Amino acid sequence: MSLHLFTAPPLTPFTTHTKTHTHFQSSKLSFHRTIPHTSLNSQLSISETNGARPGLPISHDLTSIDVDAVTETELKENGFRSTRRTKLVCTIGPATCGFEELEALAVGGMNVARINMCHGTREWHQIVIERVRRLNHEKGYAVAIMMDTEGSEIHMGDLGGASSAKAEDGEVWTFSVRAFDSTLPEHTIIVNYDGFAEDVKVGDDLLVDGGMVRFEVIEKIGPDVKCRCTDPGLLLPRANLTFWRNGSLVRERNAMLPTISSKDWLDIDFGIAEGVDFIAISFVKSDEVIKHLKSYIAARSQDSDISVIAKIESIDSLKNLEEIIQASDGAMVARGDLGAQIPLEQVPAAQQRIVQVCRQMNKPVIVASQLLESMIEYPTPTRAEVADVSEAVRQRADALMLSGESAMGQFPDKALTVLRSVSLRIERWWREQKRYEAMALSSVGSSFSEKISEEICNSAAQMANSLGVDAIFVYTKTGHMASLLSRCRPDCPIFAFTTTPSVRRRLNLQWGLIPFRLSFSDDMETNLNKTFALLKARNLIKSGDLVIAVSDMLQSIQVMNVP
Ligand SMILES: Nc1ncnc2c1ncn2[C@@H]1O[C@H](COP(=O)(O)OP(=O)(O)O)[C@@H](O)[C@H]1O
Ligand SMILES: C=C(OP(=O)(O)O)C(=O)O
Ligand SMILES: [K+]
Ligand SMILES: [Mg+2]
Repeated sequence: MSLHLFTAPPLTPFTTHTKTHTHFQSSKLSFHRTIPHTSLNSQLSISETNGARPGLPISHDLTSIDVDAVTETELKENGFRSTRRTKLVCTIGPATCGFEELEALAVGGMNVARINMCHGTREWHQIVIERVRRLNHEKGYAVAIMMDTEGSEIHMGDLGGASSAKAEDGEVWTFSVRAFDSTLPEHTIIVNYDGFAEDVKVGDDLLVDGGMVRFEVIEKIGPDVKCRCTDPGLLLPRANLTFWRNGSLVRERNAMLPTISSKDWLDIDFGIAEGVDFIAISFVKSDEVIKHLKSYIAARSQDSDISVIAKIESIDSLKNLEEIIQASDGAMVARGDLGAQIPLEQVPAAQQRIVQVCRQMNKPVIVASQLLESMIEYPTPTRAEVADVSEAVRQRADALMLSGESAMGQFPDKALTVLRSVSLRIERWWREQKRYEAMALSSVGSSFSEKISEEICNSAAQMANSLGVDAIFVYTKTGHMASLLSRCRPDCPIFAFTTTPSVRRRLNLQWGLIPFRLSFSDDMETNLNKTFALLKARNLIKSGDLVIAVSDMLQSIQVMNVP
């Protein structure tokens, strides 16, 4: 393994280890330089629409490079330095499931579209997936798809078709596990958990959505539980239910329910068949379920290139946090349910801990729920919401997520714009102030070769900061080297070149990575020449830009000015 370290005037890096390729390469280079911009664009659409199954490596035109249309515009307009580092996830629901609405989100910076299997039918979700795919193919985006399982939580039924119901102070409502054939009787809520009536006790507090509405249990009659409303509010279909006794969450038999229900397994089969990029697992309790799911996926999808995201939203998941994150490909701080399971004032500390553990273990982390909750109804966020988003950006989480704001809110695009502009502003402010405390990163690699990759990335990131380079280039087949660089959170953006569209989509969840799809070889010199030519042809870089390049084939660091 060699470590190449050289600063050099334009083009000299290529002369240090050139032999047979020089001639071939320079002829290719001049070929590229004559390609007009428009023909590169048409190559982009050819390479993305060759009909191959999504998620599988497809043979691309060797002379093309694929980059997100929005990223390309941003890079051209604002230069590398001001690209957004924090990634954005949008939950897709009735407000955003149309092709045009999805496109508006992609234009607004959506990196990942999340579908929540708790709502809607598989057919509905399939149409959304298809539309996102079409958007990627036709318009050159690389929006990834995350499928989120329902999990075995206790929740209310569908409110008999109503979009919401108001519970007033003092009203008595019936929570029932009965199946109602026809219309629901007034003030009746169906509960999806059969053990509900047995597990609750008179005097328990029943919390809807972690306390948005509160009831007290006053009487049990067979399968029916009569409750009096003590905190009035709006009941939404399929809202989550928790019950509390003497100030603590009651975890009776429902704690024994499997993390992945039989319905979830069917949804997972659906996700695998559809080739989604991420599967997020709700209410993870231990690492076992994650390991089980990962081997299930590996056995069923040839590439096993679906990443498993552990949602941290229960007391158990906090207890077993390190093991769970170690076993997963990423995590979500699912503050909605977490805030219903632990006292609200403990949520910020839990968030900070989860974000830090993920960074240490090199797993992407998403901060989710209620980031801009008021924007479901209003076109501007509250000051407190902006402060909350800023804090997640300052913690350098990989991604921020919209839930109801994009799924069923009135201002999905405005909410996304707020996430985007707050991210950009806070990132820049902290870079300018040099306020980021250096985080001592412990080693994550197990083999010697992995440790070398890690050291290379740590050094490259440090060099990038002290030399003030414009960008780090990384050539990576699996994406691992790119994630190691992202973990260092360098001051400059990271251009991640990868050969497979599915790896490119998955890198879209990681902090600071700008993923490109590019066919490359084991010869760095050829790769660099090709990349410079292609990027220059699209005005994405210019002569003189200072770049550090690393690769997971050669395990090298090179510093150079773009020729
Ligand atoms: N596929 C869908 N179909 C209908 N409504 C949806 C869908 N996805 C999300 N929603 C709506 O958006 C709200 C917020 O989404 P999310 O946070 O993912 O779910 P939840 O509130 O169940 O945790 C949901 O409560 C629901 O009203
Ligand atoms: C993201 C969350 O999960 P869901 O929206 O599926 O309840 C959450 O609880 O914060
Ligand atoms: K869910
Ligand atoms: Mg949840």
